[in-house]
Amino acid sequence: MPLLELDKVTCEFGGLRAVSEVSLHLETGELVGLIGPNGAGKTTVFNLLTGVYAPSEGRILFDGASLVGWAPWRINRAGIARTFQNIRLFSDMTVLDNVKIAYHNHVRHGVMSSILRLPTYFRGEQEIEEKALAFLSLFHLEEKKDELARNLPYGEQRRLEIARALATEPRLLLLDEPAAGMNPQETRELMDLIAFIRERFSLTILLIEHDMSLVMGICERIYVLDHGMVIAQGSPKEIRSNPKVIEAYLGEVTS
Ligand SMILES: Nc1ncnc2c1ncn2[C@@H]1O[C@H](COP(=O)(O)OP(=O)(O)OP(=O)(O)O)[C@@H](O)[C@H]1O
Repeated sequence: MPLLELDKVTCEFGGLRAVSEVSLHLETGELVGLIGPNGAGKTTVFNLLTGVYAPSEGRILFDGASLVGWAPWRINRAGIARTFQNIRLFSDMTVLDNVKIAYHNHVRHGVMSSILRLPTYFRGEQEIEEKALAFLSLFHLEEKKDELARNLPYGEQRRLEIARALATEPRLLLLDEPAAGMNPQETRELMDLIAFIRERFSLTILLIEHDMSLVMGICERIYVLDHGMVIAQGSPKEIRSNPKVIEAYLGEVTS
C-alpha cells in the first residue's frame, strides 16, 4: 500500500480548475519531485494534502485512510508536515522558541497539569526544551538558539523552517520550493541536508522545486504538472527527455 495516494483529485476555484483529476502515489521512503511551470497547480496540491483546501472530486489516502475533510492540525498529527514557499516562521520569536512551539502544538499536556503547574508539566517542558535543542544541533543552529528568527540569514531561516516541520515527527514531509532564493552553494548544502534528514528520520518526501539541478539530483521519481494536470511522470532521465515536458517549459519561457 502506498503511503500517499491521490486518486483523480480535482480542485476548483470558481470556474478555474487549479488541479484536474490528478493521480499520484508515494511509496514509503521515496523522495519524489513535483514540478511544472508557474501556476501549474503544485502548491494547490500541497494545500489539498494539508487540509487548507478540500478537493471538489477525488480521493486522498494517507496510510490507507482518507484525509478529505480533515482539519490541518489533524492531518499534521496524522504525520504530514510542510514548509512554505514564502518562509513562515514566527519572526519575532527566538530560534529555540520556533522549534519549541512546534512541539507544544504536537505534544499535549493535560489541561490540569498545565494550569496547576504540576511536576508532570515541568518534566514535559524540560523534555521539550531538550528535544528542541537536540534538533537545533542537528541543523547546526544551536549557537543561534537565542537569536530572533528574523535576524537569521536566509539559508538558516530555511533550515529552521525544516527543523520546525520535523519537530512534529512527520512520516511525510512536503517541501515547497526549499531552494528558492538560495545561491548555488546553499542549494548544494540543502541537497545534503535533505538526504541526511530523509535517512535520519525515515522520511518520505514530496518536493516542489524550480531548481532543476536539485530536483534531478536528488529525486527518484518526478511528476510534472501543467495547467493542473499530470502530463508526465518517471525517473529524472525520462522526464528530461519527455517531449511534453520540454514543450510545457518552453511555453513558459516564450510566454
Ligand atoms: N485560493 C485561490 N483562489 C483562486 N485561485 C487560486 C487559489 N489558489 C491558487 N489559485 C490559482 O490556481 C492556479 C494554480 O496555482 P498554484 O499556486 O497551485 O500553482 P503553482 O504551480 O504552485 O505555481 P508557482 O510555481 O508559481 O508557485 C493558479 O492559476 C492560481 O492563480
